[in-house]
Amino acid sequence: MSVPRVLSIAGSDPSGGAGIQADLKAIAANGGYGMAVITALTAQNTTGVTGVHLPPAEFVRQQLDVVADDIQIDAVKIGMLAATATIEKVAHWLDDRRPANVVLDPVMVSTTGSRLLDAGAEHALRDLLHRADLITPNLPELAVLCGEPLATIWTDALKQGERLAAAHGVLVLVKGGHLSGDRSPDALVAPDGSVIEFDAERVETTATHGTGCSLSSAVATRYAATGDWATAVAESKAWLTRALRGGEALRVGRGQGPIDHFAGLRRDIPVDHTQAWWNAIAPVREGIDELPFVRGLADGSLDERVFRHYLEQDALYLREYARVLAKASALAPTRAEQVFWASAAQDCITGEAQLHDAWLGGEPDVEPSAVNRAYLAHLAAAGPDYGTIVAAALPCFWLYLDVGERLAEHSHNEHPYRDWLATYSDPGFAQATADAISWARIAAANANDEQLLRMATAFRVSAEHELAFFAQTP
Ligand SMILES: Nc1ncnc2c1ncn2[C@@H]1O[C@H](COP(=O)(O)OP(=O)(O)OP(=O)(O)O)[C@@H](O)[C@H]1O
Ligand SMILES: Cc1ncc(COP(=O)(O)O)c(N)n1
Repeated sequence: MSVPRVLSIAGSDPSGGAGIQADLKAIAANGGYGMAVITALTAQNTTGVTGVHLPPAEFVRQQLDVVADDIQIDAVKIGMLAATATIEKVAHWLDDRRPANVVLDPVMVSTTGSRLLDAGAEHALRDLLHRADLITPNLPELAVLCGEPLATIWTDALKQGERLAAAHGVLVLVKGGHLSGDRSPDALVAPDGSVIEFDAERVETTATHGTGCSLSSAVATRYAATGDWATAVAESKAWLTRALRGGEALRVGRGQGPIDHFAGLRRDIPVDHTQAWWNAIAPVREGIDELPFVRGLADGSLDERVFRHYLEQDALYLREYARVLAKASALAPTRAEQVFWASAAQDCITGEAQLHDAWLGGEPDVEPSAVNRAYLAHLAAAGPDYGTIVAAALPCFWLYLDVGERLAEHSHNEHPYRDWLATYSDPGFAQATADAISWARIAAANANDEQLLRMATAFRVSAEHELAFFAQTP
């Protein structure tokens, strides 16, 4: 069989961590096609459940039938059933349709302590157990189903599992998530008393919301694919441990967050490295905003001599910066990039000429400052690959536009530097900056770890040189 078609019969968790939402993610993450019949709507988030709303039990049956009439079901996972009437409808449906590979997670109470099963419905749930192939109670649920006190050590939990398996003629997955210690073992216990244990490290995390829902869905999916319970549990547990490790990084909610069902896929999903580089230079950006030069340019109080010095150095800089852009063009992997960087290089040379003609009154007779030389040396040394040159060149676009857009807001008819401020907010330059960022983003997405590190460093160091450049005085 290629893709197992797995039906989850469970409640909805709008925060996406448990219930139907977790089931569909777990089924997909484990290679299945997920379907969902909703038994209950909960109003919940990572901190708790504030309400439960049940559709009529007859409507649950209607959903079950309409799916089964049309689609081959390769496995069923049953979660929150909430009330006796719903449990009975599901029991009748199982008897009528006899779907294969039924995994029942006897959900009673949420991690956050809210009841997800009516107090009077435990008897009906017990009556459902023998209709499943595998049941997956956590330790409190195991104790309730056995009518015994909560097991606090693993050997007691296994004994309860044996009694429950024998009493109902069903395979039981005893789960150690609620124990303490540095391991989180699970065990498959059969009605004949045989036990297969699965050891796993306990992940130190607050993100455990929905682990039971997700595990039972994963096991149903992997069992449909492999036909072997031990393999299905071993594979699902390995997947779950990875998902637990990735949970906190999702930063979902203020309470017990969800696991990351797709933690294993994240590497294959393109990440915007340029945004991470930009975020990392926040202190540089704040530093630029606070410079007397930038403040003086904003309110018009800047000494003309300082402004002239900046323009002279900028002209010298642009001349050399154009060569760096030309180098990016020479190494560009696509024609579009080759054209983009060549055209940007040309714009720099034109820009330099304009500085002379319009602002400086001819060729200035000045030497590049030490700050200028240091920045240009960094740019000239960037490489050897295209991506690193692009990353080094990027802050000049991005920071200039960023500062410029804020400076332009200060402009007014009487502002002594208004013509200069207008150049900052030129739409053509904004477009060129957006293009440069997106080429850098693509280069980063194609880079290996070593190149990525070089790119990030080249970007950061250029940004620091930009700060020093704005900070120089005559
Ligand atoms: N911190 C953890 N580290 C590793 N595995 C864990 C951890 N917590 C739970 N597990 C595993 O998660 C699965 C679910 O176990 P648990 O006993 O927590 O069930 P549950 O209470 O039904 O889950 P939940 O109520 O959180 O949805 C088991 O395989 C268990 O071993
Ligand atoms: C709809 C629904 N189903 C099941 C659970 C149990 O999951 P957990 O024990 O992780 O809260 C839940 N919270 N919500």
